[in-house]
Formats: sequence, C-alpha cells, structure tokens
Amino acid sequence: MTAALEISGLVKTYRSVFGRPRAAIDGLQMVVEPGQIHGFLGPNGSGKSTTLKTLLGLLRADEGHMSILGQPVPRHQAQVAPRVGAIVEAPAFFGNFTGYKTLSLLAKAGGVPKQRIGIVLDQVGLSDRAEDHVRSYSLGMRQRLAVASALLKDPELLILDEPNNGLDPAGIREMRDLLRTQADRGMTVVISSHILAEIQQICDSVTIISRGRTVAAGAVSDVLAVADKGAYRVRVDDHQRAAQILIEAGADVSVAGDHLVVHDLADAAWVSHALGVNGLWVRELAPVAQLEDAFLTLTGGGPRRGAFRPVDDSDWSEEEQQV
Ligand SMILES: Nc1ncnc2c1ncn2[C@@H]1O[C@H](COP(=O)(O)OP(=O)(O)OP(=O)(O)O)[C@@H](O)[C@H]1O
Repeated sequence: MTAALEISGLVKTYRSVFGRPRAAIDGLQMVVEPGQIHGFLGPNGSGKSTTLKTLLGLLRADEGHMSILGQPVPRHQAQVAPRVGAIVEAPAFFGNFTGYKTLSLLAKAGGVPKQRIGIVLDQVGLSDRAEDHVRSYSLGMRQRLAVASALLKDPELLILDEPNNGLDPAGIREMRDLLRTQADRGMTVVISSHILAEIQQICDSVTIISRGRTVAAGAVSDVLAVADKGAYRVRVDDHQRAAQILIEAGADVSVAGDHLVVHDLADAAWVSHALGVNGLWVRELAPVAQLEDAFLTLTGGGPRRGAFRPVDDSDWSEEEQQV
C-alpha cells in the first residue's frame, strides 16, 4: 500500500547572515501509513515545524526525498495540495468576521462547495457560535476554527501542528473524537504534540525525533517496547535524594516530573536495595509503559546509543553519543 507520507534523508540547514549554518533537520526519516493517526513528537527545537513546513513546500530542503499520497514533493505540490489540509502555524483570523464568514471566504478561495461549511462547523463543535465574531472566541475555539478550515476540502491527509494548544480537557476529548472519526472514514492524520499522554491515547503510530533525526518510529506499542528495554519508572517520596543515591551508585538516571526513570537497568531489585539501605522506600518500580517516559528515554540529551535509530550516527561526536 502506498504510504500517505514518506520522508527519507531530509536535511534542512538554516543560514543566517552572521551566525554559523544550523542543521535543523539532519537526515530525518518518517513513514505514515494511510488511515492512521500518527504522532510526530520531539522536544522543543527538535525540528518538527521545520519538517512540516518543508513537507508542505513552505521551506526548501537541502537534501532528501519526500512524497505525499504517493506523489513526490515539492515537484507535485500543486497536484497534492487539494488533497491535503494543514495547520502549521496558528492562522491569523479577522476578529470582525464571524466564524461562518471566515470559513465561507476560505471555501470560496479554495473552490469548496458552500455545504461543506455547515458540515465542518458541526464536526468541530462550533455550529452554535458560527454567527459570533471571531474576536469573541476563546483560544480553544479559534483552534477549532483553524481545524475546521483545514477540513473544508475534506482532505485525504490532515496535518496539524499542536492541535490541542489552548484546548481545555473537554476540548481535547472532542478533538480526539473528531480526529478518530476522520481516521475511521479513511483520512490520514498527522499531529505534532507535546501532550504525550494524549498522543498515547489517540495515535496508532508515532515518529519521535531529536536534534533533527528520527530516534524511534512505529506502532506506539513497538516504540514503548524499544524504550522499555532496561528503563524503569521509580517513585519514592524524596526523588531528588533518590536520584543522587542512584547516580552515586553508578546508575543512569533522569528526573521525569514527580518520578525517576532509571535507564539500562539489568536487575530492578538493585534499585530497591540501593534505596532501601539508604532509608528510602520504593513506592513504584515498573518498566516504562508511558509514552512520556519513552520519549524522555529516547530524546533525553539526544539519541542514545543502542536505541533504535534508522539513521547513520557516524558524524556524532563521542561526547554527544554518550549523553
Ligand atoms: N527561521 C529560522 N532561522 C534560523 N533557525 C531556525 C529558524 N526556524 C527554526 N530554527 C531553528 O531550527 C531548529 C528547529 O526548530 P523548529 O521550530 O523546527 O523545532 P520544533 O521541534 O518545531 O520546536 P517547537 O516544539 O519549540 O515548536 C531550532 O534549533 C530552531 O532554533
């Protein structure tokens, strides 16, 4: 089956007049199968927006191959554009226009039949506010209006950069249902997000990037299994002191919110013993099973040696590889 989206060996370097050239994307790989909801994840500055902008023809790549719905881009961008809906940067709406008028202008400009406006307003839950001015909309409602504008042409591929920004928990749930309904109808959805628990609930597959490179990709369960190897989630009352004890005892530890993740652990009992003899009692000790932990394991300080990396790491310095 033809991939909905395929990127290989993508390189994008930003050049400024004064500073050094900066490789924002450095050999990135990504494949999204049709009909899936795919999470595109990475820490701040890892290159997600640059990748999506390059894919959509807003930036020019230095190297690499990209295709959308089986068509190489940017060569066939004009042909695929009507089949792709995207929000990559928060769109600016006119506050004096109503939601309906905003969408009707966009529909007219895109040659979309008027009937689609009511349908998409309904899909994003804005029908009852359609005649209100956009300036009276909350951030979350503007976000939903943006998604409605991307859905207008009933695209085969929908690309959303941080679609849950500004949404309250109920709004996030509605967005999840909306995207799931679209995927069940056969639409492929790519979302970038920092809300990893949300991604874990909604996505069939993910690509995790760090420093412009792919560090893990595949079904959510497969990515968890890769990160899971030897990584344990540890909860204790005083996790700062626990981290200190474990690091002094030679463990590779990162702090993840209110708990620790201990990496490359051969024997989990070693942790409870090391903490127990120091008077700290372990409340939870479990293999990593949350995407958030997997994400930290895979991106903490950059790609880790031994983690699944379908890209060449020969140009990484020894120091960088060991972080
Ligand atoms: N116009 C630009 N000129 C120079 N450097 C840039 C430019 N845009 C982005 N960068 C740099 O490229 C790298 C990747 O940025 P990008 O915005 O793609 O990351 P991101 O993963 O989308 O981050 P975030 O999650 O914070 O939005 C960063 O180091 C950023 O500083």
